[in-house]
Amino acid sequence: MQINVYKCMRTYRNTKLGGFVHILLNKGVNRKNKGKQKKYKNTVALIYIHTYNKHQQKMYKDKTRCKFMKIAIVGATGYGGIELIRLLHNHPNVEKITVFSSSQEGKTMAESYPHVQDIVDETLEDINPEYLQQHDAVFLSTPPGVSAELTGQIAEKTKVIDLSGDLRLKSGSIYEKWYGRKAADASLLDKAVYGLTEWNREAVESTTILSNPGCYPTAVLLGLAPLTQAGAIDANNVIIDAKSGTTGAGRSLSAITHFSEMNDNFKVYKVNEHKHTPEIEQELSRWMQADAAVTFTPHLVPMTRGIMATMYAPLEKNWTENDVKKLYQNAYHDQAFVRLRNSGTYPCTKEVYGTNYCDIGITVDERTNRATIVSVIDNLVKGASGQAIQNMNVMFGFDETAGLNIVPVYP
Ligand SMILES: NC(=O)C1=CN([C@@H]2O[C@H](COP(=O)(O)OP(=O)(O)OC[C@H]3O[C@@H](n4cnc5c(N)ncnc54)[C@H](OP(=O)(O)O)[C@@H]3O)[C@@H](O)[C@H]2O)C=CC1
Ligand SMILES: CC(=O)N[C@@H](CCC(=O)OP(=O)(O)O)C(=O)O
Repeated sequence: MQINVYKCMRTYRNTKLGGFVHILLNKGVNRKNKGKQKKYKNTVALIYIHTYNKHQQKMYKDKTRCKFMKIAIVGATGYGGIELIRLLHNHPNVEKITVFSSSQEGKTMAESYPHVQDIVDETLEDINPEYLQQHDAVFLSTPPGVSAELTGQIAEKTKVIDLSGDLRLKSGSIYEKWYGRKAADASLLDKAVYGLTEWNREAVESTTILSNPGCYPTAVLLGLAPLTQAGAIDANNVIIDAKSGTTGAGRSLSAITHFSEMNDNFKVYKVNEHKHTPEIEQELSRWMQADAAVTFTPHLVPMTRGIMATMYAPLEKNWTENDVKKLYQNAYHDQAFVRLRNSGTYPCTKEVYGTNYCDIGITVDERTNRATIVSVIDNLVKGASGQAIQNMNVMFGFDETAGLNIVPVYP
C-alpha cells in the first residue's frame, strides 16, 4: 500500500493537488511527536490515494481503480528488452515486471547485464502463454517470427505490444516478400494497430494488439507526415537516406557489426531491399490515399545508438520555407516527443540520446523547390522501447509521457 501511495504521488507531484498534499505531508512529518507524525502521514496519504483514484477513474473513463500494472517482457535479455526495463523501472504505474527468456530460464537479469545488479532482481522465466496472460501488458521484444506465433496464443486475455515487424504490414504477401518468412494470420494483421503514436493515437487507445513501428520508419514517417498529409509532396519522388548505430541490429554479434568491421568504417546495406521500405510505403500511401514507392537506403555508422534520416522531397508547388515551418509547427506544437529546430539549425543524434524524442530540422531550397528534412531518434527509445511504452501509456489511459520524462544524455 505504502509503495502505491508513493508511486501515485510521484505521478501527480507536478499537479496542484499533488503539490498541496506534499506540503501538507511534509509539514506534518516535521511534527515533534513521532506517534502523531505517523498517524498524520497515513491519514494524508489515504486522502491522497482516494483523490488520485478519483482522478484516475476520470482518466480511465471506465471507472476502474487506479492501475498498478503487472508487465511481462519476452526477449528481456535483448537490447530492446533491457531498454524496456530501464524505462519501466521508474514508471509510476508499473508495479511488477516479469522477464521471460527462450534460452536463459532460471538465470537472473544481472547475469546477462551486471549493470542492473541490485536494481533488477527478477529471474528469467520460461515463455509460458498461460503465465503471460496473467499480466496486464506483454511486450514482445523478440526477433521476427516469434510474435506472429505467440500473439494469437495470449491476445485474448492481455494486451500485446510487439516490437518486431511481424504485425506491422497489413499484407501478409508483402511481409513474406520482404521478410522472407511466413506471415502472421490475416486476422492478427487486421486486428493489429500500427503504433506511430503521434499519428494514430485514437486507434492505439482502443487496441489490444499494438504493432510498434520499426526504428527507421519512425524517424522517416515523423519527418515526412506533415508534408505528405498536406499534399505538398508526392512520396514517389522522395529519396530517404538513413543512418543507424549498431544497436539497431540487436545484441547478438554479427560479421557486419562487430568492432573490427565497424570501427573507422561507414557502410551502406540492403540497397533497394530493406524490409522497412514497405512499412514506410504503407503509411505514406495511407496518408496520400495513393500508391507510394520510395527510395530508402540504410547505412550503418560506428556509433552505438542513434538514427538520422535525411529526406529529400520535391515540393508539389512553390512552398516557402515559412509555409513549411508553419505546417510542422501546427502538426507538432502539442506533441510531447517531437521537437522542431529553428530555421538553419539541424538536430544530431546525441541531442536525443537515451530519450523518446524525435528532433526534426527542415529547410526549403527555393532554387530547386525541394525540401530537406532531417529527423533524429534514439533507435532503442523512440525507435523501439520508448515508443512501445508511449503506446502502452495511451492504451491504458496513463499520462502519455509517464516513464519517459528523460533529459538526453549529453555529451
Ligand atoms: N534494436 C533496435 O534498435 C530495434 C529493434 N526492433 C525490433 O525489436 C525486436 C528486439 O530487438 P533487439 O532487442 O534489438 O534484439 P536482440 O537480438 O538484442 O534481442 C532479441 C531477444 O529475443 C530473444 N529471442 C531470440 N530468439 C527467440 C525465440 N525463438 N523465441 C523467443 N525469444 C527469442 C532473445 O532472448 P532469449 O534468448 O533470452 O530468449 C534475444 O535476447 C526485434 O524484432 C527487432 O527487430 C525494433 C526497433 C528497433
Ligand atoms: C542497424 C540495423 O541492423 N538495423 C535493423 C533495424 C532494426 C529494426 O527496427 O528491426 P525490425 O523492423 O525488425 O523491428 C535493420 O536494418 O534490420
